[in-house]
Amino acid sequence: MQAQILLVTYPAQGHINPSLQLAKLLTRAGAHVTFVTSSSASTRMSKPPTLEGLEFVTFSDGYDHGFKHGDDLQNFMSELDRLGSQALTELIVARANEGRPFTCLLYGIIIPWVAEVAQSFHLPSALVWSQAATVFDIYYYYFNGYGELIGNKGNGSSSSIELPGLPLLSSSDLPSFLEPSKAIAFNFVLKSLQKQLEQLNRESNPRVLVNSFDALESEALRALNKFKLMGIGPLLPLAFLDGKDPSDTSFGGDLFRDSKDYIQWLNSKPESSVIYVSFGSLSVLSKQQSEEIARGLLASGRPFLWVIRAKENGEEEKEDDKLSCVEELEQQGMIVPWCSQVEVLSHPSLGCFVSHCGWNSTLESLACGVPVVAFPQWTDQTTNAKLIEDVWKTGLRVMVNQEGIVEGGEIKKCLELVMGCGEKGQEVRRNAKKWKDLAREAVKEGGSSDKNLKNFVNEIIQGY
Ligand SMILES: O=c1ccn([C@@H]2O[C@H](COP(=O)(O)OP(=O)(O)O[C@H]3O[C@H](CO)[C@@H](O)[C@H](O)[C@H]3O)[C@@H](O)[C@H]2O)c(=O)[nH]1
Repeated sequence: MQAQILLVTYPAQGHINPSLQLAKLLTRAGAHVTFVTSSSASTRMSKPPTLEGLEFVTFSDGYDHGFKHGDDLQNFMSELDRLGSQALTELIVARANEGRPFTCLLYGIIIPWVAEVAQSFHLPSALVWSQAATVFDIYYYYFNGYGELIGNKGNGSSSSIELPGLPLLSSSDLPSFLEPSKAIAFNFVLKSLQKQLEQLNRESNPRVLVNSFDALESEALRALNKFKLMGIGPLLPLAFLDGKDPSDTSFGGDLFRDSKDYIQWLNSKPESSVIYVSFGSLSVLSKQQSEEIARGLLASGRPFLWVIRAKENGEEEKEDDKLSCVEELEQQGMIVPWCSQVEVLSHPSLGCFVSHCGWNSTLESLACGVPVVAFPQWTDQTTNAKLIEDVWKTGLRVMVNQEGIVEGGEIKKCLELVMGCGEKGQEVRRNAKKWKDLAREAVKEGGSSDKNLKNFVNEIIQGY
């Protein structure tokens, strides 16, 4: 019997990319996948993903022209909940009427309404956790007995916090939503995470598919007895992992178009010489911070490829937004509005990734063996930066000044340490190579992630 899987994803690139890759692997394992997300994501895609065995369905979330920086996130999420629940219910009923009922529902982070719909139809479901297992555990501990302890650290206490199965954490390593000052503004996000954990708690056999792999987070994946966390990652196009399928070169649903001039530019640079700078698909840096990055890059004297996303959804580009030293920057490096990041990270000219440490970027840097200058902004990125610097030792984290800005001199210093010939540079390059090999091991036939995913599909087919 063919498994009919319904996969529902929050409409942001950091969630859509790994979910599309998961959908691809599930179809390869013989399942049929209906991939559902909302219009605010699909309107920004250059084209909807096409793949045999995959059906791509969207519903209107009320933001059909796209969600833009500055829109009310809380209102967006409640509309997503209301309209999404309706659309999903109709889809499940329609499929049952057609004689092709869904056998399992997979859902991503911060969309707890999906599990509610699944429960109302008694459909087996599993959570697809598209962040680190370590971050899952921290949230679990926060809502289950360690809230006060973690909350106090979030207040800036200097002592370390010890949580079972996790490395020692300081206040700046915790997901930023747990900082009391942010916990108020992002209370609705925390509430929705809490709801998802409670839903899982109520299930007799709660399953969580994690975009990570056993060797990378062995203790964090096993830290909680209550849940079965299965490492099934890194979820990256296969051409960049084991070369087994050279045709699988993109996630398939890129939200932005890009011209490929930068690949030609990278081709002209010496091996391991280029700095790649990107802050993912959501973060918007202040003008002051961007100027400091520009100063640091120029002072490094090295070539760089810097992604500065263009304004979206009709927002105007102001004269004030322009960097003061564009000409100098363009002589030394290249600025692009978007690129195929996995292609860039696997290019031999790459020497270092200045990254906001979104989980996908973190995994992509590990899988491509590229050392990192960790420049976290918010949410889970602070925890990912800690793992990069202290646990996997593949990079260095920048220090912010008292105004919360990372100065150009600090950026130059970190770049020198990571790319230079000193002990630190050698250490991070050695470790980057080690994790690249282990990531490939995990996804190859018979590797830990490959086995975990195949076992999961078999369980669905047998009806768990
Ligand atoms: O020019 C670019 C820049 C990014 N990407 C891709 O976009 C994705 C970005 O994902 P991620 O690095 O996780 O960053 P965000 O888009 O910021 O992701 C959000 O979602 C992630 C998963 O929940 C969280 O870990 C992050 O903190 C959160 O900001 C990655 O697959 C990149 O390869 C490109 O292809 N081209």
